[in-house]
Amino acid sequence: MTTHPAHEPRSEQYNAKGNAYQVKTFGAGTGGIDENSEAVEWLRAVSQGFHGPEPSKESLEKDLVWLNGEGVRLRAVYSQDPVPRAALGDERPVATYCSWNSSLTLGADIQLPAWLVSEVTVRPTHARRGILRRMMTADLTEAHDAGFPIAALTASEATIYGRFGFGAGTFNTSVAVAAESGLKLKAPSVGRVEMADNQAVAQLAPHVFEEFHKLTPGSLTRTSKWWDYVSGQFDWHTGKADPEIRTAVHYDENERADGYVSYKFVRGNGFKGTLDVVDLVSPSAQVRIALWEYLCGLDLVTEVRHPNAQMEDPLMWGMVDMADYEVRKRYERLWLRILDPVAALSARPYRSHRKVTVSLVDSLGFADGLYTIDTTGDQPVVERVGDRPRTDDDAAGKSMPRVELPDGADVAMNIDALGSLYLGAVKASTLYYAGLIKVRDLAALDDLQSLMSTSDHPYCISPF
Ligand SMILES: CC(=O)SCCNC(=O)CCNC(=O)[C@H](O)C(C)(C)COP(=O)(O)OP(=O)(O)OC[C@H]1O[C@@H](n2cnc3c(N)ncnc32)[C@H](O)[C@@H]1OP(=O)(O)O
Repeated sequence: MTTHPAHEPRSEQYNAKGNAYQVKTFGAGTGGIDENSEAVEWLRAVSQGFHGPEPSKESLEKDLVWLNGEGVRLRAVYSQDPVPRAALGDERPVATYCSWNSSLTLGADIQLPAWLVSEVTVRPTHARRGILRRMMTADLTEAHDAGFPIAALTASEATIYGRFGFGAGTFNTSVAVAAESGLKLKAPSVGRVEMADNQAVAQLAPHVFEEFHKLTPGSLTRTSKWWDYVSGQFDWHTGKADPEIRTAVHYDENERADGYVSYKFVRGNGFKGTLDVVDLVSPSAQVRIALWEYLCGLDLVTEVRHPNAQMEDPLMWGMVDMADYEVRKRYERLWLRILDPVAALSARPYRSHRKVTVSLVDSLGFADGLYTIDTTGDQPVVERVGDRPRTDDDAAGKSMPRVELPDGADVAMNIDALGSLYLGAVKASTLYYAGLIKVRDLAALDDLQSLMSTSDHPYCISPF
């Protein structure tokens, strides 16, 4: 077995609330199941933590390939206390966590290195003993020390990650579009769509996605496991191929493939049913509309549902009857954690010329301090200009200390609020009205709002 060069296996012992634990950090090697027993037990624990099935052999083998390929850093916590008869053995971690390197798109052809966190589980019998806090603090410290300006995750519950400095940074919607009589559009659609061969789409999809990723603010890179999944070659939940998935490809006027969709038909009573979109990808909103037109035009389809649609969807505005576009749910897709405000804020595009001094409160310390963002010149200049005065909450070690506006600052906020403003998912005034931003006066709020506003809503289509 060859371990990924990104990993030096590490291990430490500690006690929490009278229980003995061992924390290990390691990677998946190039070998298969027999050579990767720790990673295999880690994968089993993850599936158990999210109430998934026992992973099949094939699923474990495939997971080991992507864990190794992406250089995923695995963390596992093991109980060191005696195991009672019939309980899970001590080789099965009681907690899991992992992270890997990606990039986040901030604007057309502007990418920022991003540290992705996933597969966080703590066995309920070991919960609320600070295991998550310990793993998260160690991992974010590693990310910060390695120079990553931002970390990101997709959360199971919106209440967990604010205390670690993550703010909801992009939103998606789950939508249903009536399809009984096709999709009537106000403007003619572009190009043409053909039903496709799933295996060919598995080859094509990474290239189409790459174009989407290059141009779309909020996009993160995808791991290699996506392409088998979206083309029906392998479903990680069932551990086998999914023959119900169908695919179609969009072509421009030069026969160049510039978009694809994969979908499943869900039969109702009789022959009719609904279509569920699995993946719908193109860098062009017009091509995405053309793919919707194809789906809604399929015979026997009463409704097309997409769980990963964009917040302000051009499709709805392009429809003759926008009431046929129903938003069933709106949810936070990406949670963003700024680790280095100077690097993160220097990299993003700005549309207005302002200068604002921001006080950032960060209980983990990475981003805490006073910063100036100055876009009045040719290039944005972001500098750390000083420390933030300590408060009683800081002294008490609160994970979400109260935000105060110190002398010399125009605005003040917790670091999670900056994560929400970063890609323009929310206006600064909305967070101010929610009591999450303190301002010197309304002119300072207006400056912050102009500074952070973006031309498009961010759109991430790659949950992880
Ligand atoms: C990125 C992802 O992978 S998202 C998936 C998260 N995982 C899951 O939802 C699986 C089921 N749940 C679990 O495995 C666990 O309950 C976890 C991971 C959510 C929490 O793990 P624990 O070890 O119990 O958390 P820990 O004891 O370290 O608590 C850390 C802090 O989070 C808080 N917290 C923990 N769980 C929750 C929760 N579900 N909702 C709100 N707050 C929570 C604690 O109160 C504590 O706050 P404090 O430090 O400010 O006092």
